[in-house]
Amino acid sequence: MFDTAFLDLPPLVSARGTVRLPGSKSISNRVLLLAGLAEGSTAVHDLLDSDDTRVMLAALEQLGCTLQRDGAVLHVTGLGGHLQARQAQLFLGNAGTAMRPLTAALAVLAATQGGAFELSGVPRMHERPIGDLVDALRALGCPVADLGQPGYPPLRVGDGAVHALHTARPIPVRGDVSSQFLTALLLALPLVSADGPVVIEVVGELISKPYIEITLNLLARFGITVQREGWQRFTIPQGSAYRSPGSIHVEGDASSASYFIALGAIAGTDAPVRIEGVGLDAIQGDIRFVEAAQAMGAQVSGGPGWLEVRRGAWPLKGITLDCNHIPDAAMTLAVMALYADGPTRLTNIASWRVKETDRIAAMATELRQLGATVTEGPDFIEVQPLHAWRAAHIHTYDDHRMAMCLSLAAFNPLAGGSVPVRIADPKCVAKTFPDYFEALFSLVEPLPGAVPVIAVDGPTASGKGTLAAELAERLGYHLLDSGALYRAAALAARAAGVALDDGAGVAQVAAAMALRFQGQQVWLDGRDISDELRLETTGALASQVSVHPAVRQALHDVQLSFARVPGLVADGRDMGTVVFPGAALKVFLTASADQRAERRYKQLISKGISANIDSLRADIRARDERDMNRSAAPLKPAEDAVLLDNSQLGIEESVQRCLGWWHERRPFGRLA
Ligand SMILES: Nc1ncnc2c1ncn2[C@@H]1O[C@H](COP(=O)(O)OP(=O)(O)OP(=O)(O)O)[C@@H](O)[C@H]1O
Ligand SMILES: Nc1ccn([C@H]2C[C@H](O)[C@@H](COP(=O)(O)O)O2)c(=O)n1
Repeated sequence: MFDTAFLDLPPLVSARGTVRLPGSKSISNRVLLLAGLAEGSTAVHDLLDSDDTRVMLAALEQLGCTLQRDGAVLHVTGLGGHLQARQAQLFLGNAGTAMRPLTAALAVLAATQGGAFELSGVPRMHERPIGDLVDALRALGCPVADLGQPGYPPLRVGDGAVHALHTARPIPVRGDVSSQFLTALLLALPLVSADGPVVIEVVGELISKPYIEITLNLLARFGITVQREGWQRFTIPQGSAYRSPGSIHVEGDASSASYFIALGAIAGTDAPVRIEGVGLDAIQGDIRFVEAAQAMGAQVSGGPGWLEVRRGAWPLKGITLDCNHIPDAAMTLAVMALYADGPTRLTNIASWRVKETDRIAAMATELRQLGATVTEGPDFIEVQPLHAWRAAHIHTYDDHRMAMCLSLAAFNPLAGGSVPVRIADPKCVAKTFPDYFEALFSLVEPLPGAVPVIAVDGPTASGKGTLAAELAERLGYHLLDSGALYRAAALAARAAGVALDDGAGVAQVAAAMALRFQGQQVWLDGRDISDELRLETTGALASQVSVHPAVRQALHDVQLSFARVPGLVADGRDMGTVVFPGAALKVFLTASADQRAERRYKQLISKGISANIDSLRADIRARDERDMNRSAAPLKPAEDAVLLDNSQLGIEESVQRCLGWWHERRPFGRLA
């Protein structure tokens, strides 16, 4: 997951390959609650690991369910309908799929068995309506207290006493704000069906019906067959009881599939994008996004558990679509609309306004940032195709779908643009798809030359490695420690018995090295050389082999291969002058030889390695001398490098200076 303040996507031009989707959020949290209420143990396979499922799991544990992990399988031992904890304070983040069903289930359990539970979330959760569900629970006879603004979480359900519930008469619930209220009642009311059938009557037009289909489907898997009369009346048979199916598999997330279906439709030009984990047999309503994408021109094939998508019509075709049946996935259509031949109008999407954010307003605002013309109304959005793209800093409103949808704007070179896209707070995708950006990057190709590179060059012990690693961390970029390649080449040559002054021999060894990097660890031909690599003596050997043009040539392409989406920070001696002459920012980092010797001394001592400051100073001077005066790619600032003498600067100050220069060079305008 990219835990950075923002993530810059370079302009992208094509996509191909396979993505395996994480489990569906809707299914995961329903399955968890059902398994938590059922008697016995349920083995849950392919459960989504995300913010929303984590809050549900934490709540189940607080309520007394036993959770045991066995590799990718989670075993949930349920309550069998009997409260173990009589009181708890449950924090449910921004997970509507946890807040609504747990409110209903705990309200009926607390009322019938005696208990009191408080349910709260993040501030946005406290702005998301739950009043219609609360009204239905109160009509049933459950005590529910507003702990904040009436009609919104936080809530307290139950008052510790036992209450008789009015299950003999139909329980009304509104269906036109969120289908989760009906889902919540359907999941909870089997708990109170012992004395007779329980009837739920939907008031108003039910929205998002496919989500109710998922609920009914999963209830059936847990032994409860709800009788349905149209979409207005649902009857839970008398004596319904949750029976664990023993084992259950969570389908891949069909809403998450929408980003990769769109990816194939936009950028799957010479090969398809293959999606695994969800297929045409999916029980999730958002699988019908496939039809919408086809209407816009996508070529889709599929089977059980898989889809393949490639570009069909181009530009895409503008459409007008009632999106009530695919409320979440429909957001993706709004970004596909930028690549269409005419306007796209998405209607019947009023529910967008009460999701993680007001998604109609947020989508309109951010598409306009890109330069698009957008019209919005209470329950629709209309987007015009975009030709004059602007580099935009996309705000994501703590809404995972905003981040994932808007990432598709990075394909603007396919529609006349060539601008990067900045996604603010990329970690918001953790709600449903923590590795979304990693998955996206594994499939895409950038516009040639568009991967941004920051080059950090300078003499030994100036702090290049420290600075480069910090910059890479904060920008979410890859990191190239080019010195490590020269160090490894020197070690490989020595191990092979090749003299360090034999340029051709060392080059041959360097070209054949099998190097593997993982965090701080480095393996050379299967041998862990991490510690040996960092020795001062190894640095001196590296300095010797690096004078040979043939060695530098042998390592050239390896270094270039580090420049991958989303970007690279490279440190060394010739990053800005030779390897990445087109780097967007070149920093030449220096500090006085005395300072550097002192830093190196402290560095070695802190690692428990004995050192002598005078000999370190002499070594540093010798290394500077050799690195600066060799004929091949000598150490010197590139003409367009920014000089940074950090003799009197701390690490953070150096990082901030470089980030400041970086922001000046990026086309996004303001910093926040
Ligand atoms: N601005 C700074 N102020 C104080 N100490 C620093 C600063 N920058 C780096 N250091 C410290 O100096 C030491 C050397 O830094 P680092 O290893 O990053 O240098 P380097 O230039 O990459 O060296 P080499 O080229 O030998 O790999 C580290 O212990 C690091 O924490
Ligand atoms: N781009 C580079 C990187 C390193 N070298 C040589 C010269 C250095 O003295 C030696 C070790 O580098 P370090 O790990 O200390 O950064 O490798 C080079 O010539 N070009």
